[in-house]
This record gives sequence, structure tokens and C-alpha cells, in this order.
Amino acid sequence: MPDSPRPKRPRVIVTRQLMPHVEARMAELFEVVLSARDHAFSEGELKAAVQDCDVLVPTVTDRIDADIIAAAGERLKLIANFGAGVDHIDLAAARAKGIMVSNTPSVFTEDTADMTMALILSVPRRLAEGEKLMRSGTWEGWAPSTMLGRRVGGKLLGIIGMGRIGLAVARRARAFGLSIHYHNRKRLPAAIEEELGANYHASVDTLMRISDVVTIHCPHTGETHEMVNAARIAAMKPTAYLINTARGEIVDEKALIAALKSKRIAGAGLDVYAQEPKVDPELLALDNAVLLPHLASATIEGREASGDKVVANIRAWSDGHRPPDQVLEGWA
Ligand SMILES: NC(=O)C1=CN([C@@H]2O[C@H](COP(=O)(O)OP(=O)(O)OC[C@H]3O[C@@H](n4cnc5c(N)ncnc54)[C@H](O)[C@@H]3O)[C@@H](O)[C@H]2O)C=CC1
Ligand SMILES: O=CC(=O)O
Repeated sequence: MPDSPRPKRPRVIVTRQLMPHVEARMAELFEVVLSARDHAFSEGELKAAVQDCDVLVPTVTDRIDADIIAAAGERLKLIANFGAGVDHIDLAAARAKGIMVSNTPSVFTEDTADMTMALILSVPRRLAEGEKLMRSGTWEGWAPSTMLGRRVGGKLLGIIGMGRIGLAVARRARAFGLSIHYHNRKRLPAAIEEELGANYHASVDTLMRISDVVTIHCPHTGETHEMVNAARIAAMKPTAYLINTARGEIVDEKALIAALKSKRIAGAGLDVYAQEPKVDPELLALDNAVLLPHLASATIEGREASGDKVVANIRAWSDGHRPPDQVLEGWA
């Protein structure tokens, strides 16, 4: 059946506050309902929104599950996500109902890699602990044997998920003298492996066992849910660190907390959590974990570019084309 004509001025509901120039552009181009209160939409608010628009612009804080998709009105044809990850959207349910999904890949790659590198440096070097000590007013001055961390250069970095962000992290890490090992669904072309000196491991078990620092950059999917499980954490070196700026659900968080508490592994640097915005209180109590509030993509430049991509995706769709960043089957 041919598609019904797409509205030239689609009704667009945006769940969160976006950068001012993006909101202004949306108001010019669309019949847009902007987020006045800038909060994560509740289930009720999402259900009301999907019944009342052609395009929904959600973010990672909105859970668009099968129930929400089932509640959508006939006119909802595009979910134009603001953000790279789309694990909060039930893609199969959307596809079954003929609703396209788009995202904003690439614009956060360098920022997320920078923040990952910041964690790779700050966890072994105990940066957050040092900062806390200074603010406590209890620092007694320099000493040769206190607050010793571990050197980063010369260590083995294990990257799980060698896509855009994984590659950007590898490039940075190489400059800091880390050797690059990775596990990915697909092996990189030989020329890129050579450029990075990157070693491929078909087995995630092996990668985690040999790494001094493991960093996660795959998407959260059915396959990667708790991929970093208790057995794999237990097999890590006792001197190793786990960094996660991808999604909290990729790690068995309880198993990670147990390993950090018992010093089974040396430390962790986390930007993402299993039940955001809730953070396990046990994690908050640990000195060997550096915790960030899902901050890796939080730059003005990245958020502006992400908003521009959302606008471009909606415009392409309303002009009768595929959104340039349409999330296709087998997206991960
Ligand atoms: N903390 C933050 O603010 C941000 C977090 N992210 C997260 O980072 C994730 C990755 O982003 P990109 O690098 O842009 O994605 P990408 O699609 O470029 O790369 C993901 C890589 O993971 C690999 N992969 C997928 N399933 C796998 C599996 N089962 N085993 C091994 N490898 C697998 C893919 O083959 C691909 O190479 C996003 O999905 C998102 O969840 C992205 C941006 C910001
Ligand atoms: O977590 C952020 C994203 O863009 O994905």
C-alpha cells in the first residue's frame, strides 16, 4: 500500500528541552510542542504524546516500550530520537506498526571518547579520591608512598565494541601508550588494525581476562545485556579496571559492586547505570569507583549537532524521503 502523503508541517512533540537554536528552528519548520518542564516523560505522558503527533522526539530518559507503541495513534510515523543509543525504544514493535525510528549517531563520538579517556586516566591514578581528600581538609602533604595509583602507559586496553566510539577511544589510548586489543561483532579491516596496532579477539572472555583496562562501547541489545557478567568479572586481573560509558545494562551491576567491594578488581569508572537515574547506594559508598552522571556526551557542540540532526531527520521524512539516520533492522 502506498504511504499516505506526509505532512509538510508535521506535529512534533519533544520530550526534553533542547538547545535554543534547535528549538527555534523546530518552531519555524514544524507545529512543535516543546518541553516546558524538561523532565523524563511518565508512561501516561508518553501515551498521550504518541496519540497526538506525527513525530515524537524522545531521549534516553523516555522508555518507549511495546505498550507505548501500541497506544500510538495512526498519525505517529516517526520517532526521531535525540541521542545515539536506541535501546530505550522497542524497535520491533515500532517496525511492526510502520513507525520509523531515527537517531543521532556520530555527533557524540569524540566527546564520549574524551570522557572515556578521562576515566581511563582518572580511575587508576585515583583522581577523584585525591580531589575528595583535598576538599576534606585532611591532606598532610606529599609523601613517597601514599595514594599510589597505577601507571596507564604500557598497559593493555581491552575494547568491547569497536564502532565509532570504540575506534575514537583506541586512537586516544594509543597516544597514551596503551596497547589496543578489542572484541567486536565484526573484525576491523586489516589496514585499520595496522594503523592502531589493534589485536582482535573473537572471545570476549579472553579479552577481559588479559586486559588491564576493559572499556565498553557496544550498544545495549538482547545480545549484550549483562554481557559483562559475574563470571567474566571474576576472570579479570585483580589489578584491572572496568570503564563503562555505553549503557549500564551491559554490566551485571551487582556482580561489579561485589568485585569492587572485595577488591577482586582494582576499580571502575562509570558514566551509565543499570536503573538510571537510580544509582545503587552500594556503588556510591565505594572509593574505588569513579561515578559520573551520564555526562559523556554533554557538550554544547555535541548537543547542538544532535538537535540539528533531529531536525534534518524530520525534514527528510516530511519531504517523503528516508531520514538519513534511520535505524534499520540489525542496527547493532
Ligand atoms: N554515555 C553517553 O553519553 C553515550 C553513550 N553512547 C552509547 O555508546 C554506544 C556505542 O555508540 P557508537 O560507537 O556510536 O555505536 P556504533 O554502532 O558505531 O558501534 C557499536 C559497535 O558495537 C559492536 N557490537 C554490537 N553488538 C555487539 C556484540 N554483541 N558484541 C560485540 N560487539 C558488538 C558493533 O559491531 C559496533 O562496531 C551507543 O549505542 C550508546 O549506547 C553513545 C553516545 C553517548
Ligand atoms: O547516551 C547517550 C546517547 O546518545 O546514546
